[in-house]
Amino acid sequence: MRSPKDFFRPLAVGAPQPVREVPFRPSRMIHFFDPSNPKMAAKVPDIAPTVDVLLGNLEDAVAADRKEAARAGLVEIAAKADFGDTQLWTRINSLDSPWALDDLLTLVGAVGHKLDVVMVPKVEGAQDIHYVDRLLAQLEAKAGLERPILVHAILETPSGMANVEEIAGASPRMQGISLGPADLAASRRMKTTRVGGGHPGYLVRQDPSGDDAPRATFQQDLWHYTVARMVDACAAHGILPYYGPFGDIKDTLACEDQFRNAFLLGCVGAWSLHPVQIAVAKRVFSPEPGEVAWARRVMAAMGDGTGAVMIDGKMQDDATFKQCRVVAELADALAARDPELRAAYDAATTAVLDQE
Ligand SMILES: CC(=O)SCCNC(=O)CCNC(=O)[C@H](O)C(C)(C)COP(=O)(O)OP(=O)(O)OC[C@H]1O[C@@H](n2cnc3c(N)ncnc32)[C@H](O)[C@@H]1OP(=O)(O)O
Ligand SMILES: CC(=O)C(=O)O
Ligand SMILES: [Mg+2]
Repeated sequence: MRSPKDFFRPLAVGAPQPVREVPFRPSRMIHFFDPSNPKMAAKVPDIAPTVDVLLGNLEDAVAADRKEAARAGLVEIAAKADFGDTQLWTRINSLDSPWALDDLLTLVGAVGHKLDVVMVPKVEGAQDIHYVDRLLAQLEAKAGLERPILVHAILETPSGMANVEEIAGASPRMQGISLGPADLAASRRMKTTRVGGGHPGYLVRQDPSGDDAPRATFQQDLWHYTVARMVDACAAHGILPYYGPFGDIKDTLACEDQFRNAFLLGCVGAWSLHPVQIAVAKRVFSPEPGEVAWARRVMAAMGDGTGAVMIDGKMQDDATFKQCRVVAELADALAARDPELRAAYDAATTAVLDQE
């Protein structure tokens, strides 16, 4: 472990200064595409302005014989395009694969100045982040980059789960963590073949009432513990938690429910694997206008945020002021990027304040 005094020191001579705080940039949806797939690559210019993050995927879902084409495709796309406010991320291959080293060497050297975040799959512990951290510093120095590339870990191994806190705090580069429900299910030997989402067999049943009346069952959230633990680890280290993928592309309703559970628990975004999931993530991870108006109203009524007041029969105090600030600050950050959302938030706020 590095001494706290050295934590923010660059890990290579000439590498950029690490960030002191993870910049909060909207990342409601991390949109995955395979840069070796010509149809998907052709859609990138149209999709880019509609998403917060565009991610060129090099790992799973890219066939082994397309790995090099995907890497080269991403270099070409990143070099040509100007994505404006949309962030560009990549998911490299896992560190034990034959491709991960070349992924980093090629991408940072060729288009490191365009890359915001490198997503690292199958992270087992802080040692994986330390390895990527030092290598990135060397490559950034070599490429003359002026800002550091941040690192995002996927939580998809039992060791990763056991070490999630140390992973979250392993480097000032750590930007966030996503749940990887497919690999995590496989490596935990969970008996679900779904990519995220619930399962009808994971339920609780109503108590018997003494007669033969049917007993209602209630499906439970298979991912609750994992997501909650990930959120705590991220919040404790000032980095951002994300729900990962939802594989049932056609079931946008269940996708929305799963994303909303994650949003309510503290996640800031989720992955979109298909264009239909972009609007779902946008809707879920943008607070509702009524909620934003309420948060702003409470904050206005609370002044300096101390004391206790009653609003519409509900007690408000220092803690609820902070809850409202979370919602209001998120709304402001999203509104700065999204004029439609800004108009909806402002209209709802005006309507609420006019009623007073
Ligand atoms: C467990 C994990 O690791 S999850 C992360 C890894 N997985 C991924 O990244 C998967 C990414 N998504 C995909 O590969 C695809 O969306 C699939 C395989 C799920 C479905 O693909 P298709 O069967 O082609 O879906 P569909 O026919 O509905 O696609 C409609 C159009 O959208 C395009 N499209 C589909 N997904 C995407 C995408 N993610 N980005 C851009 N365009 C896309 C298709 O190429 C197709 O184009 P066309 O109209 O020119 O033919
Ligand atoms: C997200 C991912 O990689 C997984 O679920 O395995
Ligand atoms: Mg995976």
